[in-house]
Amino acid sequence: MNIALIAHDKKKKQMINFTKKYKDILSKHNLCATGTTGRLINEETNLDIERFLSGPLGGDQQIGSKIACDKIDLVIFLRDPLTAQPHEPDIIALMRLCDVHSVPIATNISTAEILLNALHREEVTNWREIKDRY
Ligand SMILES: O=C(CO)COP(=O)(O)O
Repeated sequence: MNIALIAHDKKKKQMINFTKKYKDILSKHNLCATGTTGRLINEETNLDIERFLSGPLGGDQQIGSKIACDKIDLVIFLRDPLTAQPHEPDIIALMRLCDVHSVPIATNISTAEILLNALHREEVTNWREIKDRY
């Protein structure tokens, strides 16, 4: 599975703790991330992770383009809803593309936990088939 990991600055500690906790599961998948998030995860967990540009410089759009090309299976995007982001349109565009393509996306830590546990139980693998039933 191709998994995208993104965290706003105030959620980066949460993302690092999350990736440490689920390192064994995550290490079985192809990971990508926006620039700073990816660097921090790699430094803290040693997980192999493809890094795009930092979010404000276009990283969300790069991941969005992979979503549009059907190359991402799951997105964990720990958003900070209390801080204005200069690239808010890019963030909304990424989430919109997840909805357009029915890509599972967690935007807070509780949903991220649920999705990772579902991934571990191999319940996420067939979401493309599931969406075609509706
Ligand atoms: O801004 C971001 C997502 O919108 C995240 O970017 P960084 O991982 O480069 O901090």
